[in-house]
Amino acid sequence: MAFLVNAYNWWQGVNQVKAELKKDEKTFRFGILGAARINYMAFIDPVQTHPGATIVAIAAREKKRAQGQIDSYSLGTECKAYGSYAELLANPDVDAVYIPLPNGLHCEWTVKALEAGKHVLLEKPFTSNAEQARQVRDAAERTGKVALEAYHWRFHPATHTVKSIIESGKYGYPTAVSVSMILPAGIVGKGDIRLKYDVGGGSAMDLSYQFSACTHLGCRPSDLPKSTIRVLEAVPRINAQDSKIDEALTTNFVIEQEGKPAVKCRTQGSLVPLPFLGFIPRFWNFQTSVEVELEKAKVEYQGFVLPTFGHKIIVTEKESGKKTTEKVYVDGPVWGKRGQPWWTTYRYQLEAFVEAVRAKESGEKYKGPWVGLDESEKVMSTIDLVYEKAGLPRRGL
Ligand SMILES: NC(=O)C1=CN([C@@H]2O[C@H](COP(=O)(O)OP(=O)(O)OC[C@H]3O[C@@H](n4cnc5c(N)ncnc54)[C@H](OP(=O)(O)O)[C@@H]3O)[C@@H](O)[C@H]2O)C=CC1
Ligand SMILES: O=C1OC[C@@H](O)[C@H](O)[C@H]1O
Repeated sequence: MAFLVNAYNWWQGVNQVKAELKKDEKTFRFGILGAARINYMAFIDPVQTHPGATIVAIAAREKKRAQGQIDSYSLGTECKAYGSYAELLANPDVDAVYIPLPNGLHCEWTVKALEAGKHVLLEKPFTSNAEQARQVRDAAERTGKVALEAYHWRFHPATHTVKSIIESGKYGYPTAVSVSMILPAGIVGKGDIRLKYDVGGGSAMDLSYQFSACTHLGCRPSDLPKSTIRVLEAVPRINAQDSKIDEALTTNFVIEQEGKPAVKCRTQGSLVPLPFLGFIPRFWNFQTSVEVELEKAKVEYQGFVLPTFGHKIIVTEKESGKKTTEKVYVDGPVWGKRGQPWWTTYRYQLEAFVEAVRAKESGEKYKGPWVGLDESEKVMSTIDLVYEKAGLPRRGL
């Protein structure tokens, strides 16, 4: 029910703002590489309510697919369709690109885009493996352009609230993080990029939020690069069509940091649920939740991937048993005063990206929410270790 109310509010909010919005005189001009399914929700919709951003081009391997999205989403004649990603990158009127390509192509096209002088908002997971993540980080440093992994959950005020409860020190250090991300039946069908090794598929890859949640909530950003990840167990459920694909995976690993307790992490992810009673598809089964165990309290963050559509932050103090529940849709400890209750994680993410690019171009320091390149690299190296433990090949080989 909460989901339906929140979805209705989002739809209403977007349509009202779209009707009244006057774009800035000079906007950031974005191109999109790939006519991907996620484009509307993760990028086109947020741009429609952002005064400082416009979409000026979409490229697909076939021009008609790019034109199809331009028409379906009424992006207008000023938005150009291209039949190759390289042609779009050669357009000097494009300032930045959003890359929603299959994971196996993230590194190649991000490096090309950065070298063509574009800032990049890159879909998750960052790359196929940690070595590629380092290549992207080096390219961003070399070109002086912004590259950001689109971990949209990290830009929502509810996530900032959870992180600040953990980092307040009030409840001691985190000692364990347990994450669950289960997709319902019907989301990932046969032929989906998520079930193909050659383009960087797999449950650990697609549901990489799980590893992002463990590293982000279990470790301070300044401690993360020096921390050590030790994977104790990684148990895949192998896909029947591709023996290198984990269609579901559970892991058990430890984050070790100097001078702090080790953080025991458990993840449970599934792209394709097993049918109920062996034959009833589990259409109802959608779960994204994190539980952080601190020395003196337990913090649960239910609905952490898409908090706009319903979430709960529950803190239970261990000694007294006192329980508090909170929901945070706007503002929060990182943004200060910002947002609307219907802003999606993607809208908050775009807000941050445009602000960071503006700061970079004017030589100022950006102070808002961010996912650093070192962190993206750490998550990819965790995924590499998980695949090694599971007896599966690293992606991108
Ligand atoms: N942030 C979020 O909430 C979400 C993020 N994602 C991420 O976005 C990315 C895209 O996912 P999704 O939209 O579901 O994927 P789609 O399969 O819908 O889109 C992938 C795009 O890549 C292009 N492409 C280029 N080469 C290939 C190839 N060899 N095989 C298949 N496609 C190819 C496709 O063609 P063309 O150029 O012809 O258009 C297509 O537009 C992934 O990295 C995924 O992890 C996905 C869903 C949600
Ligand atoms: O948010 C998400 O949920 C479903 C996944 O398949 C998708 O890739 C992911 O980003």
